[in-house]
Amino acid sequence: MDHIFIINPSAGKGKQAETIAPMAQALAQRHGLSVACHRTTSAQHTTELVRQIASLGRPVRFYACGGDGTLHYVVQGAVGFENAEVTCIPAGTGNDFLRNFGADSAKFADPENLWDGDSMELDLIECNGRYGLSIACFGVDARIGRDVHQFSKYPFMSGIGGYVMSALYHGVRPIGRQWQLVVDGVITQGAFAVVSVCNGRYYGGGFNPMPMAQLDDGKLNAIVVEGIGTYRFLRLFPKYKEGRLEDIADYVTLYQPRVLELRSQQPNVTVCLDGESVESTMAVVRLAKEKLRFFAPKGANPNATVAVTQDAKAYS
Ligand SMILES: Nc1ncnc2c1ncn2[C@@H]1O[C@H](COP(=O)(O)OP(=O)(O)OP(=O)(O)O)[C@@H](O)[C@H]1O
Repeated sequence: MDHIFIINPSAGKGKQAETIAPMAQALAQRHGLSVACHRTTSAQHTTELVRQIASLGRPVRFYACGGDGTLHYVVQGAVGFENAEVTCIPAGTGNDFLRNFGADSAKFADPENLWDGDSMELDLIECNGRYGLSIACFGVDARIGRDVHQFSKYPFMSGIGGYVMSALYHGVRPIGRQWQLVVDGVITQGAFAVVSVCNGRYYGGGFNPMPMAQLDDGKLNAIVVEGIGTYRFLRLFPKYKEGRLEDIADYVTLYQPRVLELRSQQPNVTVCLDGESVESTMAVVRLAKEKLRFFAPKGANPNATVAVTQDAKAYS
């Protein structure tokens, strides 16, 4: 088994990434493992390198060292290779994906807990030809996520501060967008504030809008918030963040879609997958046929924080 550490030197503020290579070398010496570290230069480089190594066919464990974006690009390269497994060592700003593991998320920081950890198969979102592990979102939340780095790049600004500034910036602008929403063939035309499709439960620095979403149940959970004004948005925002769906029921519709599509006349759909954004006129989201082979500290559960707050009647 090869152990390949993919290090994104630009994740977080770059400081944690510096500690990865010494940890990996120590791991190799302690256990006599085949270990290599690669500092990648771009997202594309990350995906291509992972794909190249996986295609050698040797059993390999990839350690995505960075934030959710780094994990996202490692996943793009590893999906489809039976010999490849993926994990994440947190060195990013939010590292929302690891929150799914609850208290065990802290164990991911030390590769000593990972190299012989448990394997598991996780569901994946497929969206416009990309794979997502956690959440695909398209509304004001996507625009907030897209612009976080504009605010958090300043040395005096924390990662969370960047999210708050971006939320305030977008909260005072028109929130609803005119789209056509198609859920399993049923068309709705209107203004939408948020359309989020969840496989996992966390994004945006701790937002947990669908606390019942499970990473390995073969289902996607979607939440659609109608176009609302600034005042209502600011009032609902904390409830949406905490997944208090009963408190925002008048403004949201829940689905468990096989296929969800958004269409627009203009390129005003921000397609944000695991925090990585592109602008488009449309989005097509479904559960991917492929699964992700993930590995985690022994005993860690990707559904550790699932809360069953809704019954099936909540879904359209
Ligand atoms: N070598 C690289 N590998 C992967 N991504 C890279 C690389 N270099 C630059 N990037 C870009 O770096 C950005 C930030 O990376 P990442 O998302 O991992 O860290 P973060 O934003 O600090 O953490 P989080 O997303 O968990 O808040 C990504 O959006 C990605 O496009």
